[in-house]
Amino acid sequence: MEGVDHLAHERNKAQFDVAVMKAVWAGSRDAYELFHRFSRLVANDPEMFIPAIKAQATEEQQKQWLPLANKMKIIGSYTQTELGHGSNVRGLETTATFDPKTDEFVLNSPTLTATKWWPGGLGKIATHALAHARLIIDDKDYGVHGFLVQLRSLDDHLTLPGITIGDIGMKYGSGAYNTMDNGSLIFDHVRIPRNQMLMRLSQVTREGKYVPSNVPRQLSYGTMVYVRQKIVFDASIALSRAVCISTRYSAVRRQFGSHNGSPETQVIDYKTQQARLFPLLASAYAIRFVSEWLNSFYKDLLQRLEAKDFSTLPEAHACTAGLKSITTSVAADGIEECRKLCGGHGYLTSSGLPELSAVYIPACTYEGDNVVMLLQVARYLMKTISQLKSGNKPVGTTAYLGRAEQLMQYHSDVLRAEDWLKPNVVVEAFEARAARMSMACAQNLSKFNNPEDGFQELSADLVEAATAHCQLIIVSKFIEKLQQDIPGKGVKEQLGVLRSIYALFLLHKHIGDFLSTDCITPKQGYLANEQLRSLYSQVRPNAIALVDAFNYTDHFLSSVLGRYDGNVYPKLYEEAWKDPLNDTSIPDGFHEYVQPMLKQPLHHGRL
Ligand SMILES: CCCCC/C=C\C/C=C\C/C=C\C=C\C(=O)SCCNC(=O)CCNC(=O)[C@H](O)C(C)(C)COP(=O)(O)OP(=O)(O)OC[C@H]1O[C@@H](n2cnc3c(N)ncnc32)[C@H](O)[C@@H]1OP(=O)(O)O
Ligand SMILES: Cc1cc2nc3c(=O)[nH]c(=O)nc-3n(C[C@H](O)[C@H](O)[C@H](O)COP(=O)(O)OP(=O)(O)OC[C@H]3O[C@@H](n4cnc5c(N)ncnc54)[C@H](O)[C@@H]3O)c2cc1C
Repeated sequence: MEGVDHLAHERNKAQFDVAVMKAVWAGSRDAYELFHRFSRLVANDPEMFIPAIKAQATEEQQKQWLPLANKMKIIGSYTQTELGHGSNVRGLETTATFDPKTDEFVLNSPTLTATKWWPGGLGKIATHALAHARLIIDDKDYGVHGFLVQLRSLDDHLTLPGITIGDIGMKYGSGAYNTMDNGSLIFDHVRIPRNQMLMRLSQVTREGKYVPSNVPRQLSYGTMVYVRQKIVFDASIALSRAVCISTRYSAVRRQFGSHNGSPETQVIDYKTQQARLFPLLASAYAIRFVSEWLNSFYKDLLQRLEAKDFSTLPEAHACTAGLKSITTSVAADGIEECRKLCGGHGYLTSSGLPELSAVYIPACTYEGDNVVMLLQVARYLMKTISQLKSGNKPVGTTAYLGRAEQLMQYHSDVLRAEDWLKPNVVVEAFEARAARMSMACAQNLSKFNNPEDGFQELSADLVEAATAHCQLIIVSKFIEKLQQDIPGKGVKEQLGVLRSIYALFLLHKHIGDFLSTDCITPKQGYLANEQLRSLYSQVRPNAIALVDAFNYTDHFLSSVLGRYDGNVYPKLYEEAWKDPLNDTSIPDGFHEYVQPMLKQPLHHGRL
């Protein structure tokens, strides 16, 4: 019935101040809507083209180009990936050859695989590209640099001479990512003035002399680092949207369990449903908190870079790459699990989940393939361990590796299930697991004469060690978040339950790591699972309130299953009836194709 809150009985169970918990999620909806609304209109303008100009252009170049981009006088595309190379940026083939006679760069796509491929907005709408190309001077290759190239006339939007542009075609499913014109671009000896090479980091003089960067060359990757930390925030929103839908629907849906005419059981009360749903609820909160930490760490990096302090750049790269990888994988898999948690109706477009999944899952690929990103983390961990011998004391997110010797002797002293509720007990177990996995990789690497060969051979183990390291970061930041003052009746307690669910769910899921590294005993692993089940019972009465705290409107969720009022069945039916297929009783083509078959005479009882 309209106007009735079918979930009121659930909301009345809340044991904490929902209004305060909403503060945790403040800003989610508008940031997400802004990005996804805006970026569908104009490439990745707010996310990549403008940040890249800020990161790689001189002050003078910024003065020239940023006002145009900010006022939408030009529409830019971050044009890096090619048909043949995406992950391997140093393998890009597009060339930018300096012509001293005319003081220009000539951009060219020497091979088919040099075709720019995927850049958002490139296909139809972008007027300019921030094109990444190999800088060539006097036949010498100086590697990949950024160049601003006009692609289309600002008068009639037609492509300029030497520029061949197209859209790369439909993408995964009918998802909303098809509103993004990811494009292809071939340069055929396109000339641009020398001052359109972004020269903040390195320069080319009028005489054609290359002036290398006096800062780490990786700063040219800065836009990717910037977006990766934003993607972690994005992951918390995408996952929380799916969890909100599936939690509300799980409280509405009843199936089996009726006795003597009693209502059937709410599926949210099945332990299997809780064991699948509540870790995702906890993960949404965990990713939210680690994204807050990562954003503050990134802002600190920017301040340091301003002061030419590059000390935290390697850690910032490892954290943004690793957390981007872990959180997008959790969110993408979690959205799919939320679809399954809603049974058949989760597969309806009106559930909002197929669309959310189709739009979200490329996050595991763009801005750095998730495995390639974890290998970057592994590289950083192995380097950190290799420097221990020289007395280098790791700090920050690798500080625990400075206690590797001690952690190698660690054994959990958990005796009772409730011991797993102690933050220090959890952190020690996660630190020991991560340290032992990394140390084991380092030990095995040392057996190889060629470290690169070893790295390749052990890359699957290295990815697992990197995963353990990143999960330790997320668990630690959740714990640190709760060490802050958090107002509101019951809020901190509820977040404590979610923190324990997040950590113990990971421990249970990766129990093989904890046992094979001898950090815990099978009995202690059993006790962790016992405690997990008890935690699910504690979170159950607060589940609806915890997803209400996301503060998503029905419009934002665009899901019949996730409606605030839980009035699902009438709305499911109403929504289905909007489908054009239901405009007529007899389907198109019936008379031409089906009816003749039905009218065919039977021959000896057979058609
Ligand atoms: C609500 C808000 C919404 C937020 C937004 C959400 C989503 C929307 C955003 C985007 C989606 C739409 C568009 C997508 C755009 C794109 O995908 S743009 C293209 C992205 N492409 C990539 O990410 C490519 C990935 N590849 C790389 O980054 C590099 O090729 C790679 C790092 C893998 C290798 O680089 P390479 O130069 O070969 O380095 P090495 O592996 O040899 O390492 C050398 C040393 O450099 C260090 N290093 C590498 N990268 C960085 C870095 N970025 N910063 C700092 N340092 C770096 C590396 O650790 C090595 O150091 P040591 O020598 O070991 O000390
Ligand atoms: C929706 C979407 C939007 C995008 N938007 C843009 C954009 O605006 N601008 C832009 O420039 N690009 C964009 N991209 C491209 C994107 O950045 C690349 O696709 C991404 O970086 C992955 O690179 P790749 O395609 O070369 O994957 P590959 O690296 O070819 O991955 C293929 C497989 O190889 C594996 N692999 C690769 N290297 C290694 C290794 N060293 N060790 C182990 N395994 C490895 C990967 O793990 C993966 O399993 C977009 C992509 C998508 C899907």
